[in-house]
Amino acid sequence: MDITPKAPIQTQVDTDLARRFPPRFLWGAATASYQIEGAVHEDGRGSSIWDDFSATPGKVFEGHTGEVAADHYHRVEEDTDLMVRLGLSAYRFSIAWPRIVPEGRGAINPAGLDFYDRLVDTLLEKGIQPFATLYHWDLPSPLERAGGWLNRETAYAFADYTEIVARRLGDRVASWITLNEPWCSAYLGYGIGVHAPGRTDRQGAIDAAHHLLLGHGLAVPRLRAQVPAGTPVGITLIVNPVYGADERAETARDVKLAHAFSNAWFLDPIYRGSYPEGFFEAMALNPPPIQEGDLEIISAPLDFLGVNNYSRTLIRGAQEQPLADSCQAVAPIPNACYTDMGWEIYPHGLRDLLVNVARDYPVGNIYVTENGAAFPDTWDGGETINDPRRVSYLRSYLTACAEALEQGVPLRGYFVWSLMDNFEWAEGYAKRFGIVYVDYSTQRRIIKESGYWYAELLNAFNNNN
Ligand SMILES: N#[N+]C[C@@H]1[C@@H](O)[C@H](O)[C@@H](O)[C@@H]2O[C@H]12
Repeated sequence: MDITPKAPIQTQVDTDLARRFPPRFLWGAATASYQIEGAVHEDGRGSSIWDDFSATPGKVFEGHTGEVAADHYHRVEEDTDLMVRLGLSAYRFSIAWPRIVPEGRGAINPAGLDFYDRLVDTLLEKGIQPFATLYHWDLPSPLERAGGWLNRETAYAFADYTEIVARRLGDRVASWITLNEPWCSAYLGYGIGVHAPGRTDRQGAIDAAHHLLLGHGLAVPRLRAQVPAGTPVGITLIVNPVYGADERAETARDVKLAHAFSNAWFLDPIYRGSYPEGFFEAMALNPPPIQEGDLEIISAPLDFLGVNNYSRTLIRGAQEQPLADSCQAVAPIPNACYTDMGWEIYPHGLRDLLVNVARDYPVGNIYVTENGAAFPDTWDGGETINDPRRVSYLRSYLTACAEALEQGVPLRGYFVWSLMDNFEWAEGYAKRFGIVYVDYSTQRRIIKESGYWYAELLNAFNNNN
């Protein structure tokens, strides 16, 4: 496929932007197993909570499921060729636990390991560093039937699964991420039920979060025991910078609480070995069932923090509802721009959060492991899809990354979300985040203008280094 763009996309601003990133900065794209693979009944894969959730009427937009998704399971060669054409130096993917241990515990499925073996080898053959996420929300269904992340035992099952994967792939995976956005797994999945497994118990979210964190902490040493010394191990958190909309005292109070709810709830136990002071009381909930030694396990030293960021939270004081519900509900902001997800485009938020997290927590290195935007892309059968708003979004957020670097943030890489359009959880296929368009009726991939733009930026970066 000819990658040459049909019209000049880059500007001098972009050439200058590329120069602001240091040598050896990693440029990638990210995906997740349930969102792109499909083949949910093939080669011994077991069921996951997202198979169950998407099969439940009313849970996912128009009943969409990940049954086929972007059919990546059958298109590794084609999709890794696409990554080469885009000039990626790294690719972040997730491993489907139900492919590896279909029951969640016990018998291993060799065909599942074989698939990721082939994927990792293909990436390496094509000069792309594999970044593997061990858990991106597709919990094996049998574990959920036993309580899922409400059950402490699931944390131990996750550590066992981690060892199985690391033993097979550990010699070739460049970096490991234990969990993706445990905040979403806990709060969206167990607290308000808009994600799998669809439970609606805010105390359950607190308890599930603790067991997710425990699973992370138990997995770290199991991983390190199976991989070459020095292989970076980290976790990916959604980090949402919180701002006050006015100077009122109640606004300042709620900004603090919203930061605890959105960010410190996970950052503090991982990097400080304790939950934020007063957090559970502010949520009008009980602490989780913490056992002796848990927080030492959870705060196992890491080599990097993966930051996912898309927008910000703006707090207007005196939240009437319990904190957790109102933090997401902020009135529209005059003159703001929004993505198709209804999220405000606020690139300064990424700069600010990178500076603040690097200042406030001993994170070592940082990667932006997800950043991107959904827009209502349409394809007219032509050679590309014009998505100038996504180009503008990426340019502005990458400028924010450059500003953070210039303030000394140890940012080592950036992964655009996403490589290709995919199953956007409860929104199904209605939301397109890819820099590559997927025509789901044919599974044809069409590079969008933003894909060409990203490729040219990476090319300019490579020409400078
Ligand atoms: N929504 N949205 C887009 C994106 C989602 O598709 C990813 O799976 C998550 O890690 C994170 O929420 C961000």
